[in-house]
Amino acid sequence: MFGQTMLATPTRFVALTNPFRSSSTKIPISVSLFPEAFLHKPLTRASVHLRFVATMSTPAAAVYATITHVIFDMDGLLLDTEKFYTEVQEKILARYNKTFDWSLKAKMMGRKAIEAARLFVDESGISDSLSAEDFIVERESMLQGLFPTSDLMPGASRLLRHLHGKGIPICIATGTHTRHFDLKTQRHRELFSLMHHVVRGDDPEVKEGKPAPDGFLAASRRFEDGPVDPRKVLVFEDAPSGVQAAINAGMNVIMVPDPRLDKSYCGAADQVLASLLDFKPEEWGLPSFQDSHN
Ligand SMILES: O=P(O)(O)OC[C@@H](O)CO
Ligand SMILES: [Mg+2]
Repeated sequence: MFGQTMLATPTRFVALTNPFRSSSTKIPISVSLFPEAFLHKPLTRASVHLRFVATMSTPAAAVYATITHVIFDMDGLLLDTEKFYTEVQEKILARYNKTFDWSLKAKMMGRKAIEAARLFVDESGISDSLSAEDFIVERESMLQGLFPTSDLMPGASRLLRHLHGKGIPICIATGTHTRHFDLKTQRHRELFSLMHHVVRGDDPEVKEGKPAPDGFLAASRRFEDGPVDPRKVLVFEDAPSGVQAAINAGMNVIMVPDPRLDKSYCGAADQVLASLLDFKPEEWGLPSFQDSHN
């Protein structure tokens, strides 16, 4: 989604319409060419990718979309908690001499507990021995001791503090139930207090869990100036179901997947990052970091 890119020159403005604009492909274009060189050259794909320094301090144009609000997923994205689910599910399946693999994990991630549980017992072929409800009870008892030890994912604190410090409204939309949310975040209360609001999996407005858009739409409505135009919202997610939920909500979405997740699950997102540390806010029209993390 590209708009007009205005290039300021000492004498006049050059209005540059992105000639490659098309609804089907999003080509990251950061155009900053010397006005003189630019004005005497036909605009080709190669010239558009040439870098030049504008003679005035023109801020780098957003190359994806211009974002005003950010919604964060939590498990696996802000908190390193997906490993707890994996550890516990592997232990339960081992009792049935079965192994827990990433193709099943990819389907379960991000979903409401009961929906993930049904997938787990059905696809593992143990539903005759263990009901989805009993699996949840057993899993929860094993997770109780792990959740309070949850660590932040790399770059989570830096990004949240940066956006909050720049006055960008941020919130969370998670599939996690309230009772688990409190356990998982108990070591990070101050950081999570920067959120304008939190939508949890047991929220009354969340009729269906991810990949349904309910959580992200509810989150968008609760901002001061909500509901926010979904085209101006950026979602950060780690799970295929969460990415699809953001797309279903009409929002922009960056995926930060576990490296063990097969790449075939990562094609739907607008951008895929290895870590939040690799996020460049200016590519989304947001204030850039002052620190040079890299
Ligand atoms: O929506 P998130 O925060 O990833 O929570 C999902 C969690 O319920 C387990 O996958
Ligand atoms: Mg997640």
